[in-house]
Amino acid sequence: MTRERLYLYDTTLRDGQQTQGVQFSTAEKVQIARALDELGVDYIEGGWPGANPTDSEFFAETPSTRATMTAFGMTKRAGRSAENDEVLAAVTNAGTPAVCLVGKSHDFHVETALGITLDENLENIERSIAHLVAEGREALFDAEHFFDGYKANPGYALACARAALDAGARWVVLCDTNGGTLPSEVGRITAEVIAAGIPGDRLGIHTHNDTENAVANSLAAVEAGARQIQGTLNGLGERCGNANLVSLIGTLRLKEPFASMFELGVADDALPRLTRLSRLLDDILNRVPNKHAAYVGASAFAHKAGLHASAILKDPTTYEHVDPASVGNSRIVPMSNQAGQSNLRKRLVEAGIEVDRDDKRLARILDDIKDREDQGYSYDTAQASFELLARRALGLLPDFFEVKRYRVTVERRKNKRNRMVTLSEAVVVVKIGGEKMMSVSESMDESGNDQGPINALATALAKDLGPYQSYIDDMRLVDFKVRITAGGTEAVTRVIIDSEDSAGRRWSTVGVSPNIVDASFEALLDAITWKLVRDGAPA
Ligand SMILES: CC(=O)SCCNC(=O)CCNC(=O)[C@H](O)C(C)(C)COP(=O)(O)OP(=O)(O)OC[C@H]1O[C@@H](n2cnc3c(N)ncnc32)[C@H](O)[C@@H]1OP(=O)(O)O
Ligand SMILES: CC(=O)C(=O)O
Repeated sequence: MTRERLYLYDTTLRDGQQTQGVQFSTAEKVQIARALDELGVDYIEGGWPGANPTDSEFFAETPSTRATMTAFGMTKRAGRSAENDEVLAAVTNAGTPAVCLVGKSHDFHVETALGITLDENLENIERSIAHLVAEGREALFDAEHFFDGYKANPGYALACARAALDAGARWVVLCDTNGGTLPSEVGRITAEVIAAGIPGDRLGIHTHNDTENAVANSLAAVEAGARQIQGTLNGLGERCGNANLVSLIGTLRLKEPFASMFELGVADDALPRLTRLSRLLDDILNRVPNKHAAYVGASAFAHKAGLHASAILKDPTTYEHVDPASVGNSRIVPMSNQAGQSNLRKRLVEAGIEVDRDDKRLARILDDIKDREDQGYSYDTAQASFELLARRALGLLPDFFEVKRYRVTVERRKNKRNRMVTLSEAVVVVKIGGEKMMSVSESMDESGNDQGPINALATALAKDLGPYQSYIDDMRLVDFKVRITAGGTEAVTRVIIDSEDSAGRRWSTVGVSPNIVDASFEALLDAITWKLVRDGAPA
């Protein structure tokens, strides 16, 4: 069976930039465009030239891409020609091979938002698209509010789509601009548009996630016959976001009927880049990746429950809808109070520890984990602390050093310029091989600002560990999360610390105490100990 071509149109750099709190720099836009191009999307909408300096700068130095670089703008305004509309001119002057213009297709918006007649709007659409075609550009028309418009006045919404098509638009894109349309309606309306004479291979779909249905709506339109999907990486976009192209690509490549029906620009060997691409965007945005994101989240293939882990060990397809490696993700079998011995043995093997199936210590470790989780610990994220707990129980944890005492002080005082400042200071005393060593540290960044007591404690602990210092010099604390949680009957503080080293390893440790300093110290100590174990430091 020959597969039909389905086109992917990425609008991360335009609609994605309409996300509250997102503002890409030009360099970041270039980086994202290159990554999208490597993935194999067909169109990259780079932004709106002339709307802001970043977008104008991006189009002044557009990276050369295999994907069709597209500039976005709006149809000309009434009362002037397309040639004389300066907003449209700024868009066409970007010189991109394709241009996508948004225009109204809902009579209410024409009369209320634009304040012009329905005929004037049709003329604006027709003249603007004809102008692009005359300039030799591939023209796309984003029919704004199409679904709401179609429900209110189907004849007018269709007339707008036809005006664009007749003027030479390659694509008419049906937009669910307010994101309130449900999949059954999107499917029905798309089918009716096709039945009214607009061919499916000229129709695109652009959805928003206001009812958490943007991906489902895109798939419904494709099932009804549309052949272009617009979306963004990780579902960025105005308000609740756009259709998530990352999830859509996973589904279109791996799920039936889509996988057999359609050919995409995303090749087989590009699919495993999906997870990395999703994380790249989070890195650029300085966001913590969504662990629960479909296909690419760190928990997308995490098997926490004992029954699941037991079956996964026999055959991963028992609890996985696709192979995690197919999208560049990996399987995790976390330890927690939901775990059984199967999870435990799997985790131990991953840590390089072989234990017989009938080793009595396995049950003790499991009980210990369940007890400690009851006290407030959480081992499904803090895998490094879990490994240390297991090693201790199995007699596989060397005594590297002993902490004799530590102290943290926080002082608020006037500095030499008579300004009130805060100063955190920590003292840590450890005993290594019979020798006591004391480290003192203040917590200040390069500008002299206090970084807080936990930072002071971490710096003091890692300042002088004698023979172990060279093992921990490349360690960095990269994330610190504090949660008040229930420990037995009392509220306690749980601290989770993420650490990283120059080898690119990242590991999480946990500490629990009614006192945040003690909880933090416990997690810090585990972080250092895990590094010493993994790097084979001598006891
Ligand atoms: C559904 C979407 O997401 S479409 C994309 C929306 N994206 C953006 O708006 C981000 C970029 N936009 C901008 O930077 C600015 O809005 C600009 C530079 C484009 C225009 O700025 P301004 O000239 O100051 O206009 P402003 O933003 O206040 O209002 C938009 C104007 O365009 C008109 N307009 C809106 N849509 C259209 C359209 N499809 N065709 C023609 N005119 C339109 C409006 O009626 C309004 O004109 P008015 O002030 O005479 O009533
Ligand atoms: C064009 C667009 O972004 C919308 O209608 O949502």
